[in-house]
Amino acid sequence: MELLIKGGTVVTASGSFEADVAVDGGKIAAIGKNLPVTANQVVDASGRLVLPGALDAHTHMAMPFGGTVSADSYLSGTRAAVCGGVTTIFDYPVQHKGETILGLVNSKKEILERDACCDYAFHCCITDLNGGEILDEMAQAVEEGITSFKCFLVYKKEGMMVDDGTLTRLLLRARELGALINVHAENPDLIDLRTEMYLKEGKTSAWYHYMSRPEFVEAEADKRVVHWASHLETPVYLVHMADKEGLEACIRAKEEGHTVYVETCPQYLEFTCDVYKRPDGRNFVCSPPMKGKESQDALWTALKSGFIDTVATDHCPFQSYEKDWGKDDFTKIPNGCAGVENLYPYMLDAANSGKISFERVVEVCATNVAKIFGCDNKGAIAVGKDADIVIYDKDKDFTISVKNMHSDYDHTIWEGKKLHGYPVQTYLRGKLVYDNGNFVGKPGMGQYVKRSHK
Ligand SMILES: NC(=O)NCCC(=O)O
Ligand SMILES: [Zn+2]
Ligand SMILES: [Zn+2]
Repeated sequence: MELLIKGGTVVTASGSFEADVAVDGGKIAAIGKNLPVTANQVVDASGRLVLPGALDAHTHMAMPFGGTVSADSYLSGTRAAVCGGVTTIFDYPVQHKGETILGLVNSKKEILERDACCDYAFHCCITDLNGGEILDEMAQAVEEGITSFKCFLVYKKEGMMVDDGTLTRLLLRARELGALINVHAENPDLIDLRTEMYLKEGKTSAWYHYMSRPEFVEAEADKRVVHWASHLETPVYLVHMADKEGLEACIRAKEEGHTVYVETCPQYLEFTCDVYKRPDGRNFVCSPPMKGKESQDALWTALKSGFIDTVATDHCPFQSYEKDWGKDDFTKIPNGCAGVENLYPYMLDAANSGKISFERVVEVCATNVAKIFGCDNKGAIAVGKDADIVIYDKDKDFTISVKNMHSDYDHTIWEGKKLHGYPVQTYLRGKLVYDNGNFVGKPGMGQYVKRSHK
């Protein structure tokens, strides 16, 4: 065996138990108490948790957006990922009008083959059907393991928005192909109307980013998406759910038997819209914005009771000088915040304090993501799966600061957040890539995850 992790507590989505984990050829080869094996490397995990690496289902690395490019490259973003226990990221390449999906994805693959420090998959963002050609090309993309696609119902002026007709066509095509459509749901016309109104009134601070797209603006679009998907009997995945009313519509649809997957993000679980009143409120500007306490409480309740399927980050950081473009005009603030290195530690801290169980954290950050998106070798500590493993010390205290992150951004909304418990090691297919504060992997170690479809 190449690696033996001895005496830890293995956490799966369905339970925890003391066991050794043996790894060979990058895969989990055996799990059991006092395994009678010899290994090249033996790691003592007694007193520690042994968790599957997380899969961050929602990241935007080096994304051209908001008049600039998001601050993490594929190298720095994936380096940060493994340092926070994420062993697979999903990136969202955005199609430019007229571009083919596979051309776009292949150009990203080239960069990632050289730079990736963790494994990677793609949800391709479709902005234009190219007269129907993209609907045909989707079949080939699915064969190549890109089994999910994304629609933005907003970002009209950025050229990324699709209308309801396009969404419907994509849902129908996904149903034929056994693929999944991910949707960013907010109402673009309401946002435009309200933005114009506030700008006219001279209301330009970050608070009006929230006021131009409050709860009902997201809820309207959430409900529209749930309505279309349910009506067409097509599964759908709502990204970055932040509002109570939309969440309730998803829960009702689930209870009626529809396949509506819900993702939320740590920032919505931690912060409320009050952050936009702070002098540095612009740093928290993302879309959808943080909402009120009622929505936040509803998210936690749904997370505990199983109605939220995944927690992912929407990692899309920008530098301070770029956020500063919107000091006097919230419409000029590039939308997005950092998170990929904080996802697992934040959720595990919530488990450590008893807010949620460790098993549930594993489920929403790893197992469900792998199942929903067809990463058949990922997402669990189980024989035959990739040995993507995180060793977690429940007693290690950690305070998040831009200084101890492994990204390229210069500030973080998580600055000063105290966590009780922290990952101490991350293994990517059996290879140590993070060790007690240090990245010890190599760019190019990450591999493309070819996904299966329904
Ligand atoms: N979320 C955000 O503010 N920026 C990234 C793009 C998106 O996911 O909407
Ligand atoms: Zn979005
Ligand atoms: Zn996003």
